[in-house]
Amino acid sequence: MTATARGSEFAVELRSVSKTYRSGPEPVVGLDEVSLGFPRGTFTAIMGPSGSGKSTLLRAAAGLEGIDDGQVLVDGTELGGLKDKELTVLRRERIGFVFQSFNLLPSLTAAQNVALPPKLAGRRPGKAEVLAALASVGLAERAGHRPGELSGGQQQRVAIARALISRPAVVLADEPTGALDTRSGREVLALLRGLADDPGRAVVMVTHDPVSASYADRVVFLTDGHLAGSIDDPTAEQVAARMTSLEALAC
Ligand SMILES: Nc1ncnc2c1ncn2[C@@H]1O[C@H](COP(=O)(O)OP(=O)(O)OP(=O)(O)O)[C@@H](O)[C@H]1O
Repeated sequence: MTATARGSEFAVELRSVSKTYRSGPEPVVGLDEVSLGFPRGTFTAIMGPSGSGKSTLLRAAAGLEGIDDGQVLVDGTELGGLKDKELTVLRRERIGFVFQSFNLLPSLTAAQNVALPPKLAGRRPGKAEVLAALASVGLAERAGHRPGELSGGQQQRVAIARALISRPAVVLADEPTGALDTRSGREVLALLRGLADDPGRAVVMVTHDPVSASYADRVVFLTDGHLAGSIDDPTAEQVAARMTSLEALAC
């Protein structure tokens, strides 16, 4: 990684990104010339009606979704210029992904789950490093517990620790509180909010919930694969009102 790459303003940037799904009888637009940067040290929420392209955007930002046109840059590196192996390494080292369903391995302890990404990369992390990652999500004392012995909120926090162990430039979260009760959800949101205090890192979250979105510095709205405006320092009420008008337009 060059100094220039590290120095880029955005942890992730989409430049005129388009993606059309062509697997069905009719082509379906996922993203249509979307240009959007996620500055370091910020927390952004992505919202929009169902089918507006939120998950496509997140997967494209993670290099998990091939795009038809445009460029995706992660930590200053353009994904389109990478070979498969290089993309895998960049994803492992620079991107942390948090899923709605946690995606922990049930037979492994919390510590073993957190240690998995570096192990897959051929590096055995030290015990102190794993415990520090778990401590950063408030779960150091649960290191030896398996996912089935943890609450949903605790499991999601383990998943966040697993995403953090490689010190990624960007954390991408797809409906991270969707499977949680309100209180656990709020804890996870506060945690994600705190991750964006790292000046080198951007946190990006897809959500349907205006209260969750209000934890972000900025909410970006999508409709039909297009950008449809944004709100800085949002309140839940502002976000809910904007969603209502976008959903009315989508009908
Ligand atoms: N693998 C796929 N094959 C075909 N069409 C797809 C595929 N994935 C997504 N789409 C379509 O692309 C559009 C955008 O989908 P996407 O999942 O990004 O929307 P979303 O805003 O995340 O929706 P939701 O809020 O319902 O999760 C939708 O019309 C969807 O049906």
